[in-house]
Amino acid sequence: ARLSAARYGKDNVRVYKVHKDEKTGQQSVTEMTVCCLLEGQIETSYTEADNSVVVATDSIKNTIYIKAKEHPVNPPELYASILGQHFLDKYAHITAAHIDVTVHRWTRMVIDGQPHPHSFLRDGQETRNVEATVTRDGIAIKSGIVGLQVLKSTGSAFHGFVRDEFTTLKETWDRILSTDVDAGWTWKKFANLAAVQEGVERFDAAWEAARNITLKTFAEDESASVQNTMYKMCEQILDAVPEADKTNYSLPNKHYFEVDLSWHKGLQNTGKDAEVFAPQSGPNGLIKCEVSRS
Ligand SMILES: O=c1[nH]c(=O)c2nn[nH]c2[nH]1
Repeated sequence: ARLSAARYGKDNVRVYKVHKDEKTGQQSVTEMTVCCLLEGQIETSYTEADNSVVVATDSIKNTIYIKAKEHPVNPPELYASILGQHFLDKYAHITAAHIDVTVHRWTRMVIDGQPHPHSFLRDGQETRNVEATVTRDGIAIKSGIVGLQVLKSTGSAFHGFVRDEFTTLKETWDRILSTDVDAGWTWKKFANLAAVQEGVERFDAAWEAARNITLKTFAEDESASVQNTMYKMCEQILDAVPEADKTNYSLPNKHYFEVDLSWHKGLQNTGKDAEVFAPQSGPNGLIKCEVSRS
């Protein structure tokens, strides 16, 4: 037997950082969960119980907090790159750092029409995600949005699909569409940390654009299918983010089934009379795509 792949580190490292603006008294907060896994000449720790090559996962966890203190945690793409680069700079035998950052929402409260200086709310389980792979050959970054739960009560159709001896699904020109958005965009590889820092405002702008494109297209598209609607989102994101090589979506189709109540005093609740539905926990459709520049 031989070790064909190995990486190790600390997962589920929860980090909170507050920024206090002395002038305005306004405070801002960031909360994220970090996973940091290292690759390199670490085989002997697996094959020969040689711990001399192991940067302890506890030390990795400590480093996550230290770098969050010493450096900005926003945008997460920058923090992930700084954190990953540290391990290559510090440990010659480490050849790659895989950093995943999941940023949770703390949206500033608006109280009596005024943004509150230090109070926030968790308006959804949606997260902003970053996957960075830092090597001596450059920094590969994929950004994303995960868990953005959306629903439209009409404006979605699905018909014209294969009908054969396996088909029971009725065609529809008016259905509920609900999904949990998992969207990603992959940046052209950055040569080094300086290249990430140069034009760093691109990352927030891309996240903003991707989120707005997703919501607007979801809302306004007379959807012929999940497939076609998500493709329209991808095209627009590539147009809006010139430094992105490709974009990808993974959308569950979370079904809401009609409930036939006609057995009860002839109550009409199907087709155009459908108002009460049974939301389904599963099974769900799952539609994926990756769209690249032509
Ligand atoms: O949008 C949809 N795409 C599909 O592929 C599918 N299959 N069943 N319902 C569906 N809805």
